[in-house]
Amino acid sequence: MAKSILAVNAGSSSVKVTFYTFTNPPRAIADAQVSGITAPPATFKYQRGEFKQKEQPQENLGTPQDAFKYILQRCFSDPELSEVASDSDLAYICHRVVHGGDYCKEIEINDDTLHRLEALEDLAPLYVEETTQHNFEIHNFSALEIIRLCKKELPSVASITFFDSAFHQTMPLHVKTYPINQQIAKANGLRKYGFHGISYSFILRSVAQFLGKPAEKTNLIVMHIGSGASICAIKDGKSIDTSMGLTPLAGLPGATRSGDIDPSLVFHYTNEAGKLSPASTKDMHLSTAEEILNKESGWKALTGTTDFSQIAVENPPSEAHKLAFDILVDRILGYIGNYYVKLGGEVDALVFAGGIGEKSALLRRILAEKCHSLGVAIDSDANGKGVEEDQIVKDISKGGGKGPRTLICQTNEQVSQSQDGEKLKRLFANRTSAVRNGIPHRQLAVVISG
Ligand SMILES: Nc1ncnc2c1ncn2[C@@H]1O[C@H](COP(=O)(O)OP(=O)(O)O)[C@@H](O)[C@H]1O
Ligand SMILES: CC(=O)OP(=O)(O)O
Ligand SMILES: [Mg+2]
Repeated sequence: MAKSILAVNAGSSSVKVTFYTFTNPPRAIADAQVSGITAPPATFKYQRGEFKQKEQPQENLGTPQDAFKYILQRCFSDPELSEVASDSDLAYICHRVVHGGDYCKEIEINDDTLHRLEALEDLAPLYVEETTQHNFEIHNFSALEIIRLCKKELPSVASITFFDSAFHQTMPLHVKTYPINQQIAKANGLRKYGFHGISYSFILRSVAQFLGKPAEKTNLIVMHIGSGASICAIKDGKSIDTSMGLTPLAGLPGATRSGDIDPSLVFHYTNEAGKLSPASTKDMHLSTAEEILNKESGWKALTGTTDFSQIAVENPPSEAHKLAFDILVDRILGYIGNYYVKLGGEVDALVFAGGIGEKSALLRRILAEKCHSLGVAIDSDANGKGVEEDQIVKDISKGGGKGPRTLICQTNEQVSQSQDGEKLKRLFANRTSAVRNGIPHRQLAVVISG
């Protein structure tokens, strides 16, 4: 019987995977990631128990599929990772998919659901150049490419997709709704969806546990600041607002995304805005406007680098680097103020997460200083040291502060995927009875999907 579950998180600049035991609860056996895909050379990190490895692969890992293939090959060929030697050791693959449209929970991939995801049929397609069908595949592309690869290379292993947007279904109608013609909005699914929800649900659970409060009584302002960046207001354990919108382009700037701009800007930027971008492929149709605002903006446009560790430094190498840093601080502050007021000042903690939120002491310090009017104060030593490698939540607040506590949370989107979801709970329940009744795993997958 298969021994492991594989959870995959394809991000804007990285592919992160964790192998878990196929047990309830699952136990992590190995972690692997390729980061810096958009800022070569990429870095490969691997951890199995106490064994840790970090290297820069010779191979060109410029796409999420390259990175995923490389990771699988490295893990399958590790003789010490006996639980995962080939695909027959995998019970399920869990994939993080950014845009789930109106899907509220995870789904199992088959030809039909994959097609629905590819077209995201819940959201009526937009039209570019009259006839070209257009969809949200740009935001799901990395995950879908990996799902397609798994279907081809690991055909016997079932895939489940978890959606970033699902966590934000709780946002009130007046937050989700854009003030545009409502007939058109409804027909085309034009509303705020919000993303990074798999991360926010892990952070909520971890922080509530850390604070010793039930999640459903916890109020947080969480910043998930990575190559893609967003912020979320959580009231009584539910998302009440988040900075990303119809797509991840809205809200904060990111490595290559502009974040919020006046929507008419793009028509002054180029008169090709509505045309199909030359970067489009047979499988992915992208307008020039989307290409510019999603792929050619953000700190890459300002500084030439997508590596924020070169920007978040005490003495920036150029004025442009300083400007990129100041812009991010300014936009985050705007949301903190907004969400603090929406939460009626009842905020248990400000939480920093994501590659930048977890690693940049400078960003945390500057933001905390600028939030002093809210009673936020941090301990500079604790902030400077940051979160330990194996620590999930770290309190960096200064003792005796009047305002919300300030925490760092090392988010882990793979954990949420391995533990959440009705299908997996059923899977575990069925597995237990299947083991009792001697049903082999291949039949088990049929039982679950049927
Ligand atoms: N020490 C650091 N200081 C600031 N930023 C950092 C540091 N280390 C990594 N980063 C940034 O973290 C980002 C990656 O974050 P992550 O959340 O893993 O991204 P994604 O999931 O979007 O691929 C990159 O932009 C990288 O430059
Ligand atoms: C939605 C998004 O931008 O995801 P990530 O930050 O993982 O790239
Ligand atoms: Mg990410």
